[in-house]
Order: sequence, then structure tokens, then C-alpha cells
Amino acid sequence: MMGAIALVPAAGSGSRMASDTPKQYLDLLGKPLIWHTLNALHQVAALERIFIVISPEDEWWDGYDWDGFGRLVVMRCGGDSRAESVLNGLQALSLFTPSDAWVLVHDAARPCVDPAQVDGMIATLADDPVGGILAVPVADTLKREGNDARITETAPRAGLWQAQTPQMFRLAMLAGALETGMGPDITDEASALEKQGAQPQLLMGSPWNLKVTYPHDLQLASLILAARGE
Ligand SMILES: Nc1ccn([C@@H]2O[C@H](COP(=O)(O)OP(=O)(O)OP(=O)(O)O)[C@@H](O)[C@H]2O)c(=O)n1
Ligand SMILES: C[C@](O)(CO)[C@H](O)COP(=O)(O)O
Repeated sequence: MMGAIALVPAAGSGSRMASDTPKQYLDLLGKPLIWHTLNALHQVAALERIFIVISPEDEWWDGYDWDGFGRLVVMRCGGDSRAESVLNGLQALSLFTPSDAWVLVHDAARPCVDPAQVDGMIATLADDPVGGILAVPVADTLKREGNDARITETAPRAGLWQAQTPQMFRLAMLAGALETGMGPDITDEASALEKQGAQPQLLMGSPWNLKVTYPHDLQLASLILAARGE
């Protein structure tokens, strides 16, 4: 099995968390949230390096001891949006990484990712011509809002999935798609590939792999990790 690398965008401000500290550094079971994300990725043997993209203005990262994370490389090249942070990271990587290397982009804000699922994803997609993403099928009935929180429609949910990360693509293919398609509609890596007409594969993820977005997500993440004995 060939190796792969991880790219972890961690340059966001966490505005929906409404905290002065960016959410990736909020306390989660006695450690910064991002520690759990990096700890999970370090358990994936097929990941040769784990590159993390932080903001050039980040004043938190250097306050922690990261010595235990031997495969970690920090890049202070975060951008104004998630997609820009990912593209900046890919462009830096491309100076010393083969253009056909598999890159797994994983949100710093998803600390409960299961290393076994990441292992499975790398094995499943190894020979895929495009790549793919972890995702879960939509489970609830979907309502479209009109005015004043009144429902105008029940939207069909058949075939709809909620995208998660990691999202695994080849370095040059992903960088090219982000360069060409960059815009507010590019909220994940797959959307950049889709804009070019590619059809990334959907791989079954897990509801435990939540993105910490709002304050209650931090509580959920803490319950999930505590149940795993972390
Ligand atoms: N300019 C940005 C914005 C986001 N991210 C990262 O992308 C991931 C997913 O983004 P999101 O949950 O939207 O994080 P924030 O942008 O920090 O949150 P918010 O949208 O609430 O401000 C996070 O790990 C975040 O740090 C990034 O690297 N660079
Ligand atoms: C990439 C992502 O995690 C897929 O669900 C998500 O789109 C990133 O977060 P955002 O809130 O859309 O920026």
C-alpha cells in the first residue's frame, strides 16, 4: 500500500462558537481540541506526514508542546476561507511532494474521527481515478424555510448525504480544481472536483465524526472521546 499524507486546515476563527479563542484551541478533556484530531491521525500508519495549516497570525500554537507528534509539519499559510487555507497548503506541499500523491484533507474541527475509518478509506480509494470523501446519508425529513420560520416545502432527501472529512484526492488534481474553481460555493474539496465534472466517491462515515461548530458540539465531542477512554 502506497503512503498518503494528511493536510489539516486549522486557520479558522470559529465565529459560530462565539469564543475569543479559536475553537481548535478550546479545552476538550484537558487538551486543546486540535490535539485530539492530530492524535487520531497519528494512529493511521499509512499517513507518512501530517501537515497542519495555521493562520500567519496564530498566537496559540506555540503555547503547546507537540513533541509527541513525530510526523507533524506546521505551515503558517492559512487564508481567508477554508478553501484558500487548503489551496495555500497544497501549493506549499507541491514544492517537495509528487503531484500524484494522495492527500487526505481533514478539518482540525473534527476531533472524533476514527483512525480505522481513515485506514479503510485509504485502502478503498487507492486505485480510484478520482478519490472520495467520508459522508453520512441524511437521516431526517428536510424542510425548506420561507418567511418567519414557516415551512414552504418538504424537500426530498433520497440520495442526499452530509459531507464529512477526510476528503482524499491526488495533490495536483485537487490543487488545480481549487485554483480554477475558487469561490464561496467551494465549501469542501469534493465541490471543487465536482465543478470540473468529476464524481468523487461517497464512503460511509460515522455520526461520531461530527464537526465542532457550535458550543453544544464541544459537549458531544467530549462525551464521544470520553466513551473511547481518552
Ligand atoms: N480561513 C479558514 C477557515 C476555516 N479553516 C478550517 O476549516 C475547518 C472547518 O471550518 P469551520 O468549521 O467552518 O471553521 P471556522 O471557519 O473556524 O468556523 P466558523 O465558520 O464558525 O467561523 C476548521 O478546522 C477551520 O480551522 C481554515 O483552515 N481556514
Ligand atoms: C468540509 C466540511 O467539513 C464538510 O462538511 C465543511 O463543509 C467545512 O465547514 P464549513 O462550515 O462548511 O466551512
